[in-house]
Amino acid sequence: MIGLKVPKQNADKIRRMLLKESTIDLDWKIKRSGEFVFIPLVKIPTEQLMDLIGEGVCCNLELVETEFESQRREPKSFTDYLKGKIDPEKMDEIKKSFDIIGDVVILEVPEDLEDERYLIGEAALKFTGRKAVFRKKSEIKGIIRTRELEHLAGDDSSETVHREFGCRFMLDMRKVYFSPRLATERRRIGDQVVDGETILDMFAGVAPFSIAIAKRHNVTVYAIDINEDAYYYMMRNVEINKLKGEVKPFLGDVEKVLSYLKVEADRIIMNLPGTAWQFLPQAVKALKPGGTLHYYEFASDYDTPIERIVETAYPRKVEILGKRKVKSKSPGVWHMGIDARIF
Ligand SMILES: C[S@@+](CC[C@H](N)C(=O)[O-])C[C@H]1O[C@@H](n2cnc3c(N)ncnc32)[C@H](O)[C@@H]1O
Repeated sequence: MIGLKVPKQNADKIRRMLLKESTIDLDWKIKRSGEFVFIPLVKIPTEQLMDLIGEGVCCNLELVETEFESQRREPKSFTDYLKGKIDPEKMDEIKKSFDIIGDVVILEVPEDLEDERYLIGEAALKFTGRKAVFRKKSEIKGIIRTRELEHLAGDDSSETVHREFGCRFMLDMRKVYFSPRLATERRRIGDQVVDGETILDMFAGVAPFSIAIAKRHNVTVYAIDINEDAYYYMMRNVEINKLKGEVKPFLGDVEKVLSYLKVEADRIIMNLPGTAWQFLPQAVKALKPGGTLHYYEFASDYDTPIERIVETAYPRKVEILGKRKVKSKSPGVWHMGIDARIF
């Protein structure tokens, strides 16, 4: 590349003059060799500039073709990729947290950055090195708990394989519910399981709880979901994971499936936090005496979900084994998790 060869003693002064005229290529390092310094250039200095340097500093200048060492700085953060492309005042509004599900990135774009959404998508694609970037276009809604996604960058495919603690979950984020933020919760439930249990995963989705448990324990899990796509991926996930136990997928409304399945479970998982309470009578019925219920509800306190369990189980006795805020839903409202033993 083109550089300016200048005597060592004048190099600093010349560098400053070139810098002022935006003539130095800052991606490359200035190099020294003997009595000379070589300055990398983005363009040939104008005759006026050369004259100015020649008259004011020194006339011993030479344009040369030479190699320089790169000093290109890789962007360190997501917003670094957007510097110079987005109004600096808006930079703070960009949400820097996003979900990565396998090869798919899902992020939020604030309303007043609407016009910059594709730039943000491209930046997220480069920053994460994933294959596709989507933006949340709606809340999670409906019976099957999915959200609308808008494609921003990379491949327009939302099917992927997500890896979590040695498990692989194949899924399509447009067609099924899945949250990588529940990984710790799945681990926590798995820690409580012992070999030989019969488990009912009432709202199984693509079966991440079921698979995570059967991967580690010799158990039988009945996994039910009403969403046909979730059922399809549930079956694929049973195929692609090497399991110690067995996961049996069922398609349909949990109440209907349980009416013919007649499970007697040691443990039941109810991860449908908006409406799981409606299915508590079926869960209590299917749970063996002394069995454990993992119940989830959107709530702002622990009392509401605990009271529901106690009232539904009555006259059976309930022991609360654990309660926790699994993740935030909205200000003051949490995706609560309650572990209850029902005698
Ligand atoms: C919040 S998602 C949880 C999925 C999965 N357990 C997970 O953690 O990824 C709730 C799931 O319940 C399913 N669902 C909703 N109503 C149902 C019903 N009446 N019977 C069976 N499944 C149902 C939805 O299709 C959805 O996949």
